[in-house]
Amino acid sequence: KRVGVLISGSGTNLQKFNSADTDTLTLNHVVCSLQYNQLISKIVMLQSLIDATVDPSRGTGAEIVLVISNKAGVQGLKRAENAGIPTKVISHTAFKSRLEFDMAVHAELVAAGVEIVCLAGFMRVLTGDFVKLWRGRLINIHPALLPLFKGTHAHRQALEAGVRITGCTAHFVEEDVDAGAILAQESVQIELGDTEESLQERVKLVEHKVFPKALMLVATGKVRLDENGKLVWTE
Ligand SMILES: Nc1nc2ccc(CNc3ccc(C(=O)NCCCC(=O)O)cc3)cc2c(=O)[nH]1
Ligand SMILES: N[C@@H]1O[C@H](COP(=O)(O)O)[C@@H](O)[C@H]1O
Repeated sequence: KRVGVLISGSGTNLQKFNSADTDTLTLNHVVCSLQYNQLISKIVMLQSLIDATVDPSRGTGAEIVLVISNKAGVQGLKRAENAGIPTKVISHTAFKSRLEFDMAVHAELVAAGVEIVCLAGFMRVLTGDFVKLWRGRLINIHPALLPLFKGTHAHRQALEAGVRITGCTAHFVEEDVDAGAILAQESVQIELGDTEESLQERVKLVEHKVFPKALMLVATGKVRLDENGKLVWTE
């Protein structure tokens, strides 16, 4: 399946989808500084990502063919370029309405033959018209255990609520923000003294497992969305 990824920022989720060899290089570079057990877990995680997305024999067939950012000069665009993935910047400030911006994004996705759209740190709320065009083929990763802590600043909400466990959620995108059917979740322990930054870093490691897993479920047709917005498992 041809996949398009919408980003607004660093794009670590994008990176882990495609896990280009830059990751392997990073791993080699990092080897000298990591404790042995951390090294093993990094290799395991990296290996599972490479297997999940790059290895064609796994029949996953999800290939990222286009990355669109609504902001220029963000790290995510460099990651895509390093991985040889075509990129586009479509600035929302260049359009008179939210709908016109969304339709410009839609046109580029269609032109690239995209079949599944992933939101990876994309920070613009999409119109119902766009969602209608991509419903069932549009997924997002949220840095909390939905339905808890919807919207922006999920980590801040979790820390302020004093919960001891948080996590991340991959879900189908519906017009109602962060309310679509849940594809995959994984929990993350909140440690004493955690800040938004330390928590975000720990949750992102898990996002990089959960999002490729959710993408594979949709790309292989194991899961689909029914007309009532409910998940249907086809196995
Ligand atoms: N319709 C629909 N669209 C989305 C767009 C992005 C994300 C990613 N997570 C996001 C969740 C919330 C926001 C948000 O409230 N941002 C502040 C307003 C920014 C703006 O002016 O647009 C952005 C992204 C999820 C959704 C979704 O669940 N449904
Ligand atoms: N949607 C949320 O926005 C952040 C983007 O991170 P990155 O993928 O740009 O590094 C991630 O925490 C993701 O859950």
